[in-house]
Amino acid sequence: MIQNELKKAVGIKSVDLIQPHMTVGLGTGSTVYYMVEELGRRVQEENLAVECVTTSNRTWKQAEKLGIPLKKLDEVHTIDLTIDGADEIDQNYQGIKGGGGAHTREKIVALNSHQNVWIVDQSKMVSHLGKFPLPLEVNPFGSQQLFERLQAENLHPVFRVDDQGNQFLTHMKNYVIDLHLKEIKHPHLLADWLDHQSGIIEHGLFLDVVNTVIIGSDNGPKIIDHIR
Ligand SMILES: O=C(CO)[C@H](O)[C@H](O)COP(=O)(O)O
Repeated sequence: MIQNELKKAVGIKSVDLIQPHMTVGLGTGSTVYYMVEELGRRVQEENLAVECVTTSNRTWKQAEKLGIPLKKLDEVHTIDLTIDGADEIDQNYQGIKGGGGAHTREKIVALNSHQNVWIVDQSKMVSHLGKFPLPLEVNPFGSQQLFERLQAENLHPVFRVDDQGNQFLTHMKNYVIDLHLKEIKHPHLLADWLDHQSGIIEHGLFLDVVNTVIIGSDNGPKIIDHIR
C-alpha cells in the first residue's frame, strides 16, 4: 500500500476510539487530516456528539469547515483523548514530533489529555530516535546565541526555512531550529538539558506521553494499547 493509504486507514481507524460526549484533542499533519475528515463525517452523518480542541490553525480550519464543534483550550476543563501524528516512534514508544512546527501546542494539548493516541504509517517506527531532525521552537530574541550554544554542544543545529527560503515561523511567530543528531542515545537526558536552556520554548521530544499507537501496515492498522 502506498504511504497515503496507510495514513488514511489509521486516521479512519482512530476515530473508533472517540466516544460520544468526549472532549477530543485534534493533532496536526497529513495523517491527522484523514482522522479529522472521518470525524467530520461521523459528526454530520451519525450525529456523534463531541467537542474538540485543536493544535494548529490548519486543523481548526479543516474541523470548522466540517462542522465539528470546537472550543479553545482555555474553555475546556479536561481533554479525554488526543489523536495526533508523530515523526518517529522508538521501541519504547518515545517520540519525536514537530515536523510541521506545531509541537509546542501539540505538547500542551497532549500533556493536558487523559489519553494520547498516535497514528502513523509503519515508516515512522524506528529502533532509536534521532534520524528525524529534532525540532526546537525558539524565541527569535537571542536565537543566534542559542544556535551557537547548540553548536558548541555538538547538537548540529540548523535554522528551519520555508519554501521561499525565508526563516520558518511558527504560529506564535517563533523560529524553529532542527537538531540533526542521527541518533539520540539518551532521550531523557537530552530532553532534560533542552528543558533548561533559555530561549527554547519547546522541543519535539515527547517522552512517556503516548498510551496507544495505531500503525498503518500492509496488513491493516495494528493497534498497540496500554503502553502506559
Ligand atoms: O508533529 C507534527 C506536526 O508538528 C506531526 O504530527 C508530525 O509531523 C507527523 O505528521 P504527518 O502525519 O504529516 O507525517
